Amino acid sequence: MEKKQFKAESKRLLELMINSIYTHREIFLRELISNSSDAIDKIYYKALTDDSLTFNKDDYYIKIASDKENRLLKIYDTGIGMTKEELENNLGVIASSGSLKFKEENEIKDGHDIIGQFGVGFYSAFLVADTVTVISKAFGSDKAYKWESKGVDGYTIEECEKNYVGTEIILKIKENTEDENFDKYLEEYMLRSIIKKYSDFIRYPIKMDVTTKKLKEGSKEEYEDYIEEETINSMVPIWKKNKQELTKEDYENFYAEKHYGFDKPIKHIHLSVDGMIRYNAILFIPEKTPFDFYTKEYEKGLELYSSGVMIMEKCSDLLPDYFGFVKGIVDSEDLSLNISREILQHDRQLKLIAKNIKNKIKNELKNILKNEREKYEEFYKSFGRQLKYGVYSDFGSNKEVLQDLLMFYSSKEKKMVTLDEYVSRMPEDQKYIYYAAGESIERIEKLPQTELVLDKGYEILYFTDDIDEFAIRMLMNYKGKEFKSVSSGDIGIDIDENENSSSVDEQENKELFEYMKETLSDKVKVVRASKRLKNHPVCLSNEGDITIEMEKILNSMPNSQGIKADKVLEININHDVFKSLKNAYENDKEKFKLYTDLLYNQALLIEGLTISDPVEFTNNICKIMK
Ligand SMILES: Nc1ncnc2c1ncn2[C@@H]1O[C@H](COP(=O)(O)OP(=O)(O)OP(=O)(O)O)[C@@H](O)[C@H]1O
Repeated sequence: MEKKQFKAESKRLLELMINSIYTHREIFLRELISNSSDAIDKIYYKALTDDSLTFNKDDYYIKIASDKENRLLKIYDTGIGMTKEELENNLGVIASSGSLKFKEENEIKDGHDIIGQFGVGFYSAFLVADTVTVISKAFGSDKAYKWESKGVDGYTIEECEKNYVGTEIILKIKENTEDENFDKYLEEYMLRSIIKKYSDFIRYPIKMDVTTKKLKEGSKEEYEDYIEEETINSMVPIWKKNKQELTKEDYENFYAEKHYGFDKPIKHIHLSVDGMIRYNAILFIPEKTPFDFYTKEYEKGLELYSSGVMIMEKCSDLLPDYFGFVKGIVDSEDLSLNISREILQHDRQLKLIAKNIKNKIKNELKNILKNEREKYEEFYKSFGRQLKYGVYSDFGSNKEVLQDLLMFYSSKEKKMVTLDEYVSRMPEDQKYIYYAAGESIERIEKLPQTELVLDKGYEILYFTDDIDEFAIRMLMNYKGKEFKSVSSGDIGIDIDENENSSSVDEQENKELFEYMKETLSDKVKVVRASKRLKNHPVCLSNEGDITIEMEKILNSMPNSQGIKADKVLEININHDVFKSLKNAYENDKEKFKLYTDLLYNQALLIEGLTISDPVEFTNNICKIMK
């Protein structure tokens, strides 16, 4: 028998193919199954135009059979088959796609979209096989042919016997090597899992003989192996089904089957878009944070299918980081894929889908916030932080999308509120949106700095996440109202009745404060009489952009550069403690220094900052207790 050579370019391409196009060997099965599915589709199209042919769906299937003893893996189909010429043209010339030609010649309707287009997928068989044999009988022909190849060497074609129309691909699976276990491609569990992973939604049944254990006839405890033909794939993907026919449980089951999470999703979004780009998608908003969600290890992304075939397990381009918690799948026939089907060649379509999806998620979250407040608060507990990261990152470019989805705890309502709710009930004379940052709600509630703002009857938002202040800085304002920390030097509240007296006090105590500042040296920028304190003797505030809370966060990060807030030590001159301080200033400078140190350290403790010498601090307390 004459051995034919692959064309020169084809030879090089074949080597390239086998070694570099595909990153996972297991995709060979996806490629061969897709070819079989295409071959059946072609019969389906023939039947549309040929009255003598009726397409009875039950007659069309793909079958996978493994023969471990002889290391053979067979893939049969009852598709259109290939003539001798087609075997030569399609399998003898790499990068020649009979399927693409067929698509061009026939009008493709009904979403029966043929998968093949590059004319290379078939050769992925050599990723796992030494020899590939194809036995095929074409529709309308009475002769069958056998094509065989051991890879780059070339191939042979000869006539052979075959009873039914269709194609049989026989792979002689490679022997194991040190690095690679090829035996697994003959194992039932492996084949099943590859089929499920990539080809679950191929429209035709993919059958396999599976071994199950069954009670022996007449016995109550003895089992025997029993072989049964099973259809492995689910065929119709849930996202192609009619929404009206699906129940909440159907979506929840799909979520569980796909291992999207152990929780139940709080919402699903089922999309069938038929516009500039066609796609189907099912998206889930989970309820609970995956254990690794806020770590580097977490990979965001949606599963991407093209015409029912899985292309990518996690397509990260489909989701912005701030919606990285969303799970689900997207299936589109309109994607331009590259040869390996692994990377998308032109991402224009993908970008369009991503944009669309982003808007859908945003709107759905807004709906939940509006109509199912409790549910939204649950969601926000898990993923609110991610939304705030979204506001902060990319130089705030996504703040418009996200600002209405934010919530903070309110001093007034004692629950989470939105910025819109806050602004809508601001009294007319209130200029700013006030916030207080701290470790927890309980701690913030005790902060002396909140006293004046609360006394004015203004609402304060509590920032307990480390990202909060940073996100708000990016946001700058909401509906024209600026944000203001209750600890900032200028709090923006006019205290008319005390205005004059406090500046008199300031003047009167000028030297005392200067001496305090001297004692504390560069630990504080200035010491002054407080306008905001009512019941507490002392507190810290800041001047400039960096607040004390921000200083804490920045310094807890690796490679922190020791950034410091410009701290102001504020003293309540109406407090009894101040009288003692003044007394000490006039009569006992040593005592005055001791009091200054104690007051400063108290202010640090109130802020949740560490004091540099706790032993000295306790010794100082002991001194005054004596
Ligand atoms: N099981 C089959 N039945 C009938 N024709 C087949 C079969 N397998 C392959 N072919 C023919 O061989 C051609 C080449 O197959 P190959 O898998 O290399 O490329 P493709 O499917 O066209 O494109 P892609 O590289 O995108 O998968 C196909 O276009 C098809 O015409």
